[in-house]
Amino acid sequence: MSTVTVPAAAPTLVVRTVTVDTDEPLLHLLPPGPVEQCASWVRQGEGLVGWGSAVSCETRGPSRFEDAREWWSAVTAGAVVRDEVGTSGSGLICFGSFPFADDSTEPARLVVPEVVVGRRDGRTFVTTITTRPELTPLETPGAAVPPAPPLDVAFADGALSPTAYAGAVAAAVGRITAGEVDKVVLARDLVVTSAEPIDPRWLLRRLADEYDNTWVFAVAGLVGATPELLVRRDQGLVTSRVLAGTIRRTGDDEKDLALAASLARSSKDLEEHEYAVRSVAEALAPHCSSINVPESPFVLHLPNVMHLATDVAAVAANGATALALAAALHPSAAVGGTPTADAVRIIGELERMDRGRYAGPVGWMDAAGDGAWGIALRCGAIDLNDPRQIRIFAGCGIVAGSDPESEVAESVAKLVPMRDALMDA
Ligand SMILES: C=C(O[C@@H]1C=C(C(=O)O)C=C[C@H]1O)C(=O)O
Repeated sequence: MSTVTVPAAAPTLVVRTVTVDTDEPLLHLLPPGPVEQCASWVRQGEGLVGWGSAVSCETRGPSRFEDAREWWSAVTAGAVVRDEVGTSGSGLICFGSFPFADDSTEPARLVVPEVVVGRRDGRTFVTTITTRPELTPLETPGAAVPPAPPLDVAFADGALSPTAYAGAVAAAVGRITAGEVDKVVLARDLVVTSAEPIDPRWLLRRLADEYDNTWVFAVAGLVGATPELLVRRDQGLVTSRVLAGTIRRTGDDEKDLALAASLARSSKDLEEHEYAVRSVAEALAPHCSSINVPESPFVLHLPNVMHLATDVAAVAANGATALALAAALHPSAAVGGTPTADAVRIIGELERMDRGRYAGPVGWMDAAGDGAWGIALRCGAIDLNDPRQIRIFAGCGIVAGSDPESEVAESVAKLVPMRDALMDA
């Protein structure tokens, strides 16, 4: 069953975007405030941050993407927008984050902030969104009070201990060998507690400092730095960055280069990667023209791991919006498996947890159908009822040749960004 929580009569939004003159890093503009009202989609200093909540929506179940579309089209239809900037991310936008599974107990959360600050090609703009009929005076946002680090941080196993996770990987390999599926992505979680409420702004700054090759995101308490772009639509142009196939970094540059070369030749990783790329190309095909899939992947270097990566490009057809494309692509083989439905069923049996919004689409969209949706990886979900707690996640693609111990080590490496971000600098 699906439930949509929208104000009975959605108020008319009055939206204004103007250029502003500030060099302050976007993430430094975010003021302190409720966890659920801190929003970010930032990469290499550009992107969008937002705070406050002009309107929001929660929806559950298999129809969550369709519900979100309906809600967004009602919100945008009734808005009065004066956009003096006219670039990607200016005007009326909303941030959003969707649970991985149809049967998750967690809702998808969409929020239109009261203030959005964006930066594109070095140009900064601010959008104010109000439900009041008169325009409020604009102030250039200034550097906010800096966040404090989490205090007395303690880590505990979530649903599966490392040993139990290794057992789940072995069980998955068994089911692959038995011919049930080709690939299944298995994840595990850690429950982290702090003595004080966790400030998402602390995590965002730490992640952005360390992982500039990623999209640093926050939506309603889900905070992380994902290297994987499910789909971006920019004036109808579609791109997707597909990752699958991973190797841990050693910290020794020379060794890492040799490892990168071996990753690009590893048949296990190339096979795993191929499943993921194919699932993306096939899901885009009905909604796009001129799909371009490079013949072989490149190696994406991150501070903790390296991935095989492929950037798929296409042109949106039939007015397919970024949200519609994300809905069509989710769950890709990078976070589900192959074939999708069987892999998702096995995930439900072996992981013993609700992924919540981990591995679901996270990002933003505008009124014209453009937007960017990443896959929520290398992230954690701050408990909105008790913000002293955060669940952090990592998963690994399992294929016939996977070794349980190596997958445990890979999951540990994938937890590093959030683990480090939770510690004092
Ligand atoms: C599932 C995760 O990562 C995914 C799995 C990968 C793999 O198994 O090689 C690589 C990148 C992501 O597509 C995660 O980080 O939690």
